[in-house]
Amino acid sequence: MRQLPDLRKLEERARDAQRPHLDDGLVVCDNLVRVYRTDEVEVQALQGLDLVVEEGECMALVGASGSGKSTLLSILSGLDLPTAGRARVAGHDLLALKRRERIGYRRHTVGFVWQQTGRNLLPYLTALENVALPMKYVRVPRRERAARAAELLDVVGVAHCRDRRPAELSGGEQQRVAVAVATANAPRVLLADEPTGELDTASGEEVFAALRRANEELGATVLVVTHDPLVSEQVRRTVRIRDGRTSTETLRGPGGTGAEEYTVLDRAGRLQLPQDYVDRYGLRDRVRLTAEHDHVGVWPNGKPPSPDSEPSTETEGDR
Ligand SMILES: Nc1ncnc2c1ncn2[C@@H]1O[C@H](COP(=O)(O)OP(=O)(O)OP(=O)(O)O)[C@@H](O)[C@H]1O
Repeated sequence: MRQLPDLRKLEERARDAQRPHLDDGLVVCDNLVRVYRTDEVEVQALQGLDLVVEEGECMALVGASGSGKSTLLSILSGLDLPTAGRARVAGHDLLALKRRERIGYRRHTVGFVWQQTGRNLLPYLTALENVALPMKYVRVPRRERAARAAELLDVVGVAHCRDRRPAELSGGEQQRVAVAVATANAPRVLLADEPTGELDTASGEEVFAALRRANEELGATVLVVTHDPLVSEQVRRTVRIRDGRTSTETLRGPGGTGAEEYTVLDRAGRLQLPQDYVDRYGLRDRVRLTAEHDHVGVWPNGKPPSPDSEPSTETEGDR
């Protein structure tokens, strides 16, 4: 006899069908929420974050300390689970992965580079052995492993380091080896959390160049969390996270030219006004919106809109 889906499954299906389809991106975060609860406190690290990253992008995520960047990366890397919302990477629903699928996802689909050089490499293995190790987990034949590892070290510019252990490498060399390790199993997405954070400018540039090559030559879509302007000013798109949500996006032309800043508008019509506008115009609690013929005006509470603007509804601010 055919088994019918239970009511809960049907409800889920109905809810899914009502959502607009956002799955055009390789990485899609939709209203992502992550709440950390400890005995006394509750921290809302992500508060309804939306983000779409197209396949082939090399983009930066920036934001003040505590804004939620590492939380987002932990979720995308499959290490952590969101409290609510949706996160899809290369067709994998990160909220629905079973234990085995999660292991497979972490081995094949994503690669990561952490800020602390010591977290990326095993100290008792040479650079070549470190790069070959992830391939062993997915059963690539030994000879192929060594050949591919050597090739990857060459791509990231540290072929000369192949037989050295991490302690015999500079911080920048270690991070470039880490990029090779992260790309060993040809992941669709490469995540890097402050990869140049502990390096001087010249080494930082070399590590960023390695990430760029992973993007351009190995076809990985790259997301870098960074405080380093060297990185954020050279990628085409930089997304700023504020209070657990994407707030602004800066788009640049080739070689980092002609930066234009946009404010992110989510599907519900919410946006975060830049803090300096809020301060400069004394915007608090609620604002008045006016529909002009080609733009929307935002007025502080109590200030009369100009006579030629059409009045609009008063809106709750600070949502
Ligand atoms: N395991 C945890 N338990 C409780 N709170 C946490 C945990 N991890 C992060 N947080 C809190 O969540 C918020 C976001 O932290 P997150 O590390 O994602 O920020 P961030 O933008 O990466 O900061 P930074 O730039 O300093 O690394 C912070 O308030 C942080 O204290």
